Amino acid sequence: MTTVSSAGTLPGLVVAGFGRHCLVETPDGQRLICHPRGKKSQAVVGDRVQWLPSQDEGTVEKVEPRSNLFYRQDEMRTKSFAANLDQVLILIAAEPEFSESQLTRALIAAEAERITPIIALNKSDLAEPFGRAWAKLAPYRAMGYQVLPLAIKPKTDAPVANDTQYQQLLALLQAKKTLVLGPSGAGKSSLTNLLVPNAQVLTAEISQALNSGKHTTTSTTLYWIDAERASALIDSPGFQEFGLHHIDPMHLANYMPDLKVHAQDCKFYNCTHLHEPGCSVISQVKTGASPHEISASRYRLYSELFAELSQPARY
Ligand SMILES: Nc1nc2c(ncn2[C@@H]2O[C@H](COP(=O)(O)OP(=O)(O)OP(=O)(O)O)[C@@H](O)[C@H]2O)c(=O)[nH]1
Ligand SMILES: [Zn+2]
Repeated sequence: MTTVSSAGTLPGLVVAGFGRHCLVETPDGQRLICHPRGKKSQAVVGDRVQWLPSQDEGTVEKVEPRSNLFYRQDEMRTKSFAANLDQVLILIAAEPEFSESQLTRALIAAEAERITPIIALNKSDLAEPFGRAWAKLAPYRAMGYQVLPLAIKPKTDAPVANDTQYQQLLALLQAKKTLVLGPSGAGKSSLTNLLVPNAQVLTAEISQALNSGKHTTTSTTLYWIDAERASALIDSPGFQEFGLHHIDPMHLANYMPDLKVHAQDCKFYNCTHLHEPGCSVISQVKTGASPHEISASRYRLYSELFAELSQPARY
């Protein structure tokens, strides 16, 4: 039996994932379906891989080391969203009302992998609910997150101040790989269609290629938003039930910037910020005394998550 030398492999980028199989894009822009070689070479969207041609398809021989891997983990399984990301755009909207718990979970997952999160609040044309949602995000702006108002597909014909907002969004996405996450109805497909006019064609092409085989439907897709293939949008489902089981509860406060600034002043170095005397976090929960106070809802989310992550695994 001959051992295939790694010298014969070709470089590629994973641009779509479906089950254990993926779509690989070559440096000249060709796309082909690749299958994993054994269990070890499990590639996800954003991965740089080395592959070998086999008929009109390919085999992933090697996944290059990743700079990061954005994932969620619940009791049953781990689900990878994408690898080698520059940032995560969390798209929420004035309507339907967003869940602060989901938002916080996504932010913590990004912080844990050192990926910059950006929050975009869509539907700024809906003045009243937008005002409410914008106010609800005040603590997030105060803790340093960028919160971008957007009107991706405004209902009214009345002019909305979305032109500069849109330009701002484009500037943020420039030369970056951005994973877009958001609850259903926030405007994720509207955003993809706006930035990638041929997104539906691409999706149809992928489905067609898959239907000829016996693969499952695609879950995560990378779309280039510029001709140079430098800026990419990665669309992924799975914002609901954002499990954080991979995170040590003792590290949780580190991934919440509003708690983190105070955690270093606690009396005990291993303070859980739940009940200890001399806890700086507890003393800053909505005191009204400091611009850096911690909102009551954020602290509640912290204590709930701490309890959730402290539970022994049930298998
Ligand atoms: N008023 C208003 N409606 C918008 C805006 N952007 C998107 N919508 C509407 O919001 C609804 C949901 O938008 P989608 O793009 O389908 O949302 P999605 O996040 O992809 O939702 P799923 O397909 O359920 O995942 C649609 O009816 C859009 O027309 C906006 O800026 N303002
Ligand atoms: Zn403390």
